[in-house]
Amino acid sequence: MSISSSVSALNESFKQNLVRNTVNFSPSIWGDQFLIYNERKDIACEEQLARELKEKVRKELLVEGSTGPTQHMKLLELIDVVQRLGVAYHFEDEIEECLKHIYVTYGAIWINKNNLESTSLWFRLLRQQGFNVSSGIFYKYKNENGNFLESLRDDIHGMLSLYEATYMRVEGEEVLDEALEFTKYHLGNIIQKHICSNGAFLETQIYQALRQPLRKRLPRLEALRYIPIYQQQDSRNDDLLTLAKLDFNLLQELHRKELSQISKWWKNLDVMNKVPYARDRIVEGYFWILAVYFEPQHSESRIFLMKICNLLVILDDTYDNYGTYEELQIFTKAIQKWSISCMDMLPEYMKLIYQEILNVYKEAEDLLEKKGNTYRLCYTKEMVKEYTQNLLIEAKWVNERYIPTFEEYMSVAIVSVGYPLLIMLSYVHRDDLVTEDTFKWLSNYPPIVKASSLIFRLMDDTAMRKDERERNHVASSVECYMKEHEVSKEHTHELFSKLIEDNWKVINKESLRPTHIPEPLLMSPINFVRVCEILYTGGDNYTHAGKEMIGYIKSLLVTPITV
Ligand SMILES: CC(C)=CCC/C(C)=C/COP(=O)(O)OP(=O)(O)O
Repeated sequence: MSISSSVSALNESFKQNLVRNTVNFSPSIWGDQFLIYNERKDIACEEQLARELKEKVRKELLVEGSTGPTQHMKLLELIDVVQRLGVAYHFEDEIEECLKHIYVTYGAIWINKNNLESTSLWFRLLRQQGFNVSSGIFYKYKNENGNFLESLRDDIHGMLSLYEATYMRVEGEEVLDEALEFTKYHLGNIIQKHICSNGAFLETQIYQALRQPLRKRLPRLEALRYIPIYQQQDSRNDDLLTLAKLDFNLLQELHRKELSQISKWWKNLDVMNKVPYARDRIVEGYFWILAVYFEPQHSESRIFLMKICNLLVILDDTYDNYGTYEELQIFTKAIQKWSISCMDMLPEYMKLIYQEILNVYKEAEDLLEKKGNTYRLCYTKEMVKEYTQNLLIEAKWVNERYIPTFEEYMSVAIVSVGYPLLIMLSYVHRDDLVTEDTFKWLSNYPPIVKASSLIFRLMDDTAMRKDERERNHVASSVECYMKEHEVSKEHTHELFSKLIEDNWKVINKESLRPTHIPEPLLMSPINFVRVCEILYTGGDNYTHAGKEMIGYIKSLLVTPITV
């Protein structure tokens, strides 16, 4: 049958209301509250004060004049606080200078190695920055039998600092694997038995760290968590604290403005009337993108990414849910051709999606043309093509009721999960450090991209939604693994948790210098993984935001911090 005759047959069956695999997603819980943004009038004074405070803090982060281990230790502590308070992005050059200086001065061995807290902090901060300091230093804390010293149990701050440091480990660093087990066990004991001399305050810190280590936390949420903690510390730097609060509120204003812009675009598309089967999750989606980068200079990138990602969600719901296999074949073909002339091939309801993908790309092309960067769109178009081809393979499996092996499923599912594409899209409008090599590198699915995608896929599948279980959905990684190996769900979940940790080790290794692309660019895949911890722990918080997720969104986008 020719394409045009198959299309008219499809349109006919569409009119006759063909029986489809449809799920009615609940409407957005946010209504229209982010549609209108009213700019605050008093913002200029706050911006001015923030600028002044920034300069004061900058002076404290200068490495010149800071000689000797004591002062270097103070610098490390300050960097830690600046990062936790969410303002490190203002001082990237100073932080790089300080850490490079400390790395060069002490090489692989930290001078203050008798102090577990400071050694662990040194290790974590340098590794985070990509400096490959050796974990061998931690053998010092073991006895002749190879066990961690019992005396460490009394050093709660040291154990907490070591616990956080272990999450920077790479494959083969057994001393850190063991240190993680040791600290997890003893810190867990401390909160269970309430044996903490500093009482509830430190217990809360331990509890939060055990729930989620710093390496996996989102910088914005960490700032929210840490600002009130820092406020209670006698040794706090008030300039830094005020800067953190002002900066948080100023960013919140910018983010609200962007969300309003995006909400208007979404409303104008009239998606909910034209493709009512799709999820209306603009606010949750914006939270997702904000996790990738929140800084003001990435505003254009956020808007572009938001538009594309929401179209990808419609695609996901079309391939996973609403579209018939025949319609999906036609749509996939149209995407491979990437031309407005394909509109006639498509069933009516798919036209909006196709047209808007072309529109968003055209809009991006106009912006990139001025900078000579349109090559970036060629790479991402190829990725969109691969993405839809892989979605189609899954649709075929559903159609044929085929359950692949775990390996076969994963080879398709780490593409269909969308992260290789989303990660690449996150660089399209960046002006800093991105070159054509970045795109060439990304198009080969490098290990850090594969690891991020695999973690997302496993977490997403483990949190499989009720609607996905009930309808005819592609077998998930959990189901494929259970069937192939004849094992229980619990066993599979346990194995996946280990696989997720192993892939974090890959991410850590790929972040050590020398890196394939400039080190700061790697924050994009890292943050894409971090946000999965929020979105896919204890359910699918993107589709059905739970209480905690709603709280995060309100704190980031609705309620300012009291300065
Ligand atoms: C920033 C945004 C909005 C990204 C959206 C990414 C995406 C396509 C998610 C689909 O989730 P899913 O859990 O339905 O995926 P799948 O159907 O593959 O399991």
